[in-house]
Amino acid sequence: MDTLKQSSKIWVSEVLTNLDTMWDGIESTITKSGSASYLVPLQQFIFKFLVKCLVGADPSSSQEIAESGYAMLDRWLALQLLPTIYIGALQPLVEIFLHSWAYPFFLVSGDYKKIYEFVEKEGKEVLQRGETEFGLTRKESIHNLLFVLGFNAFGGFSVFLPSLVSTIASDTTGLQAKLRKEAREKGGSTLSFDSIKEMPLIQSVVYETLRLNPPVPIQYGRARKDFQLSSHDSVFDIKKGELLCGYQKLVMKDPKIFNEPESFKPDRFMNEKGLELLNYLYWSNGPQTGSPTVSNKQCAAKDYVVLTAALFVAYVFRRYDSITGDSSSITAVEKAK
Ligand code: HEM
Repeated sequence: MDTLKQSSKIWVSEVLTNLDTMWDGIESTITKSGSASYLVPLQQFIFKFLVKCLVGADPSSSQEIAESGYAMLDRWLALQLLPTIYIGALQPLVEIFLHSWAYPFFLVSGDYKKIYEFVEKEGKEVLQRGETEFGLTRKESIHNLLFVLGFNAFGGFSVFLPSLVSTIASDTTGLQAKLRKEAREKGGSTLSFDSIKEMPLIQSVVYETLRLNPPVPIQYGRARKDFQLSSHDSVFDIKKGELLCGYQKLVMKDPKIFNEPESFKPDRFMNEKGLELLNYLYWSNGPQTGSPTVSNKQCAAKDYVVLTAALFVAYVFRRYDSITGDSSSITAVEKAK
């Protein structure tokens, strides 16, 4: 939370500068090849702005990190996530051969070491804060920072932003015209976190995407004490030490709470009634109306994630009249007239 707070001064400008680079690249690829796969440019964008914000370092101070830092994190993430990722084919072989053990660290230790050394060399200020303000050793600071950077932040955005781009780029219902109108008429001439507060439809689209495609859908927790857990119509006795699992995809499609829960409704979270539904939006491992604290395990960046995604959408519709694409490519962009 301290690192996020420190980075708040540069967060928006880093997001916007790196969005310029990303969309310049996508445009020139479309001109050359007719379409552009956006997954790599998106990950490069995410990596660059996060390293600047969380580590306080410029990835381009190391050519190798600038070019391949994102791919190093991908490999490190894949190794940790493979045992948990749903693979729909070849059961029970997947359970026996892929999901039954943790994979050895040596497979990615070379990548991890390179990023570790980069943070050690370039992230002096944040590491110093870890030592003086929080009593961490230098090693502890680096490992913790790498986990937040690579797993929480880079991992989370790498899953979430493609689903947001895909939802918007493939829309054929006229949503883009409404987003464009809001992005241009509201929020002042320069985009900031405050601009987003004036863009309720863009915020609602971000919330609705998180509702239907929660990037981290499963949470586990062990009961710290005996308690009763209530649903709409039952009460369960939970004993201290029992392992509980929450599955967000089920929770956020509760038909008693959400009207037509399976449909994407861009304006679902607008106006008084819609904003009440934020009490039931759980993508961050807690309600959107709650706050992360040291005792509740809710995503520390709960508000940053929503604001950054909204900023992304507002940026796109200030730059373009429309974008066309699917879950991996942008096939056309129409520049703002
Ligand atoms: C789209 C992006 C993100 C998503 C979907 C996401 C989602 C989540 C979820 C579901 C949890 C709870 C995990 C669990 O306990 O099982 C969590 C925890 C956490 N997230 Fe995020 N997150 C995102 C971005 C970020 C960013 C940018 C940061 C920080 C820079 C961050 C920092 C954290 C931290 C530190 C925790 C652990 C909180 C604790 O255990 O007390 N997250 N996140």
